[in-house]
Amino acid sequence: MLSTITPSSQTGATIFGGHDIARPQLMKRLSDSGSLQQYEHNDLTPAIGREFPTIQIRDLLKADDQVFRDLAYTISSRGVVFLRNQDVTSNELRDFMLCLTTLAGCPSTSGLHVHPLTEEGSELGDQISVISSEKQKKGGGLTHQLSDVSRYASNAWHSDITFEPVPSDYAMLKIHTLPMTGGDTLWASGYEVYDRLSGPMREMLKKLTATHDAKFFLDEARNLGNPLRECERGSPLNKGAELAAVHPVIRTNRKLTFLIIAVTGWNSVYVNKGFTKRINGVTRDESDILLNYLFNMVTQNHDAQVRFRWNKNDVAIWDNRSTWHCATYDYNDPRAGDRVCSLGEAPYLDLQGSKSRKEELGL
Ligand SMILES: O=C(O)CCC(=O)C(=O)O
Ligand SMILES: [Fe+2]
Repeated sequence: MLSTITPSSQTGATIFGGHDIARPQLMKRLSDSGSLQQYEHNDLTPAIGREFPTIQIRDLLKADDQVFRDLAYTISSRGVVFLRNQDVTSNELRDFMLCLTTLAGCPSTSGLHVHPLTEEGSELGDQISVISSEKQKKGGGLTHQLSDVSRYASNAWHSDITFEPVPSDYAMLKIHTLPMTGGDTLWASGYEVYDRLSGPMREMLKKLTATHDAKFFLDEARNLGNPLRECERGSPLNKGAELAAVHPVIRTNRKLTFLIIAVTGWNSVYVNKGFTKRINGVTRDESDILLNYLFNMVTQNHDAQVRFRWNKNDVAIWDNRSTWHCATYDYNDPRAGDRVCSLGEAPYLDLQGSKSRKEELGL
């Protein structure tokens, strides 16, 4: 199993003309061979989410490459999958994530992300982000920024690390410490939001890019007393203190290049409330109107969302290219978990080869 993959694949990357970063390695379309059908599973809503109540990550780690590819396809097509009550260490989470992204065809230069706020020499290693209510209270986060007075819980909707030039393909969160009630997480489908746009609106948005920015992490690093991680954060393109990137407003899941075909090949809206500050090439007012409209499409369409109630040691794995998620800060007791985020390709819109999810599935 996974004989071709070792952690050194993160650092031993070859760069062709400096542009391998955006080139996935899979030479054919990922599709589902059906190897996961043997496991109990159920779709949580028509638009998004599948739960596998009995699968253990530790067993999957021994599975062959096709099982990982089927899982990658399932996550990318269903947006998010939930695995219950996992007996798995943080090292196993890391290994699992690396296998998943590599077998799903990520560029050879993409590894696991190092969050700019992760403390150097932290106990669990650079590639695990500790999600913790205690840290949230101290540091800020998307709804706790000191200068932010809005009380909308929906301010926390985001896709992970879109301020990086090479953002995340997949992410995985295990929650091990839970309040008695509360702390649910919501996900929403970017495919579904794209499907709800009119033809003329899609055509306009396809011509636009947006600037994503996480400068607020500079303040947060100061508040936490940790220096910002300016090193390579999992890709040669993700480094320094700029914490800003420009991406297309409509993104195809998995870049198409010479000989390469997509994971799903479906388009998604790729702006998020957490990090997207400006649609480029239009006036400030136009940008505000468009961004507010697109953010409202996420927050006001509860039939494009799934809300997950965690039990201890449950794991969620999602595709950050085509979903948003939102934590719920409605509890006082401690809540904590470990998150691993893998890096995919530089975001790309495939004008010729892409489809909408509903077009492809005939829905
Ligand atoms: O705490 C949560 O429920 C979600 C945190 C989050 O945004 C993440 O793990 O990427
Ligand atoms: Fe997140």
